Amino acid sequence: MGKFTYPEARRDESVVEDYHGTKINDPYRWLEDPDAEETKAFVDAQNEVSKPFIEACPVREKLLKRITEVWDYAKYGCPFKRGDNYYYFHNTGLQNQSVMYIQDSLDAEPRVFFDPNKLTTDGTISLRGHAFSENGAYWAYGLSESGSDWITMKFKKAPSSEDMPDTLKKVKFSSMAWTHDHKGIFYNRYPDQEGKSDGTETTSNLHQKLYYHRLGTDQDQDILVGETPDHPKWMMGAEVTDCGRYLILTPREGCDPVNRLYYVDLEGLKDGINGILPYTKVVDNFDAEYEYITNNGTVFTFKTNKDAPRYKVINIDLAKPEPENWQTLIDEDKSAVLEWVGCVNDTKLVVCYLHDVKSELFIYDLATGTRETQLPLDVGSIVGYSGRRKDKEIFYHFMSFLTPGTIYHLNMEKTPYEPKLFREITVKGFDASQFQIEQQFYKSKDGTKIPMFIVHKKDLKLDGSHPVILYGYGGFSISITPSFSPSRTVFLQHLGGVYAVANIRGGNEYGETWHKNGTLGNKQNGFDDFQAAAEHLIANKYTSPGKIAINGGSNGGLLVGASLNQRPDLFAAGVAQVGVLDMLRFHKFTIGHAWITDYGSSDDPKQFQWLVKYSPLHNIPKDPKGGQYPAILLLTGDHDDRVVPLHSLKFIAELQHSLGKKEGQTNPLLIRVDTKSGHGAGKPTAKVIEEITDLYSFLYQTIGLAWTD
Ligand SMILES: O=C([C@@H]1CCCN1C(=O)CCn1c(=O)c(-c2ccccc2)nc2ccccc21)N1CCCC1
Repeated sequence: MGKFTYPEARRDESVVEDYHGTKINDPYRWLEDPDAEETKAFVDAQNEVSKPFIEACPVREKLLKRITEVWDYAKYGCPFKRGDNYYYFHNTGLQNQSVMYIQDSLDAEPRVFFDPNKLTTDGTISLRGHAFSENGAYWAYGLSESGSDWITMKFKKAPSSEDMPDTLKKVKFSSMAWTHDHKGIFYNRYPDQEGKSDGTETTSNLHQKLYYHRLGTDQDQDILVGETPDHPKWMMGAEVTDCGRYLILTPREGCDPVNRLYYVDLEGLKDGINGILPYTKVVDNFDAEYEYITNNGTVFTFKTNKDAPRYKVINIDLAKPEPENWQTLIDEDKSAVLEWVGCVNDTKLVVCYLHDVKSELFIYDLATGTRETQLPLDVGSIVGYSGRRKDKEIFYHFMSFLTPGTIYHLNMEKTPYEPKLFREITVKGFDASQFQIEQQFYKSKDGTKIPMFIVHKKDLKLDGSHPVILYGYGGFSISITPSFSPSRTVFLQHLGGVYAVANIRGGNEYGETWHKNGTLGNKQNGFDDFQAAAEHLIANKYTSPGKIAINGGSNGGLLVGASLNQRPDLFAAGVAQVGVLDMLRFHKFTIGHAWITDYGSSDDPKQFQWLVKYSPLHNIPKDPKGGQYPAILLLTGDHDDRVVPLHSLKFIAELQHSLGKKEGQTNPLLIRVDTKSGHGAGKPTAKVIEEITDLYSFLYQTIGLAWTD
């Protein structure tokens, strides 16, 4: 393919940062100002190079049509009971946002309760967080614009769905916890800051506070009930217990699975909620995580990783809260990770484990902690659940690479437990029997056994000829479990592709040890795992170096950037979506400071040494092994205030400067910056389909894909 003429971007060689004695140039520092005319011009110029290349794909229209077709299937979420009604989310297929329905009973005629599609013509306002009051009479909900993390909280009456005037602004990363008198709600808010708060700003999010909003009042009358002025990074989760008596407070200072544990006896407040709450500290350190499940009086049940990296369930009696009195209810299982627990029907626990990256579902007895039943499940993931302590039934949503979705209904009153098939989600024209899933284990550089899922058409000839998309994440205790993607079926069916997911270290696949072994000074382990996955696929003749593309988003975008830098000989192409790419400065913007728990910070001399060694922006190979740098496409959005676009802008500028003019660099080095688009949550279907079409169009031209009908 022809060489590319990339936009000239000013290099300001005067910007030099001294990190503990090491001087690091930052010539594109000016790209950190999203409002500068120069930055806007840079973005436009970059889109003018990437858009024509992507649109030059000879089958782009075919891809768009086929991806739209396979996407167009009815999607449902688990029903959930609130008050006397059932609610569920549904998308007919191509609606930009799912619609919330209400039913008087499971087989009654559904009615629309809330349709976010009515709020815009382009679907860029999405629902982000919601909570019914205990009696189901009020509904609090968050609206996000253009994919920003900022939400506006609004209220409706239920079941009428009549709007209420209450409006809460400057809300972000917020709990929504109603008091059981239905009179108000605890939520989190940031102080007013100078400048914008619309998701295009990069201002650091600090000093989050906890407020109580009384229905029918203005936000400026809200009661400040919790703040941590001495700890600007702390964020205070709030939850009202099943019984309504206690408020559980869980301060966090980053993304690690650790929190402090405070509580307030709301019935002990002689003057009600009228100021900073008098909370009692049960755990006042960040040694472990404590997630509230339920309580009987002062005996509280928590999911925790305290002395249990694969998690366990404990009871803490607030009447004697010292650790020596804590009781283990469900001990750590050495062969599986305890992922979540729900109390249902007053006396039972629904417990979900992850066993070799596959979900397993059990019913336990709350009083004794004994396992009663395992619910039958295929190989795959539980992606949805509903059922509260006061419910007598549960719903759970199963999905796998080849199962678009199956929702089960279980009546907890009837034993032996018999889950009923409630809803089978189908994709017309998709025949799962044409494909096969394998889970393989391969050794990483240090000998660690790493799981990988490989999905492809049946009877694939292992002759090294197949294009591969290798996907990974590897951080923040996030496990990448089997899920159904309609667009992936297009890659498998029409582009003869093999899709692989490597469960690299940094996730939660094998608990907190697995997470820790992919973070901080061990972050390179995850990159090694990912590169070893590619080598495994080549050694086993699925593919060859010229046909492997890697893909990841967010922390997975870092994985792609670092892997292309480290092994340009191994990969033909990479697509990094909303990636963290400037590891020396990530903590300065929006919520980036919360990621120091996984990455460390360049403000610390030891941690700087870790970061400077793999930071994508700072490790672009001068003379890439294999002759040239792989084809790379960076994707980001102008309202991404989770991972601000400056990461991608600086990285592409440096790549084009360092390699773009070299004779042998014929692979494209591109970025596509979308508008009214954020980190990903709530992205309208139309934008999702466009983005995936562009991704495949890019790969079609860079790893030599061929279309077969
Ligand atoms: O986005 C991320 C990392 C990993 C996943 C979560 N994450 C975050 O940054 C999550 C941000 N975040 C939240 O979103 C919420 C929250 C609370 C209530 C309701 C909704 C949200 N609470 C938080 C509490 C402490 C720290 C971060 C928090 N990254 C982007 C790139 C690197 C890491």
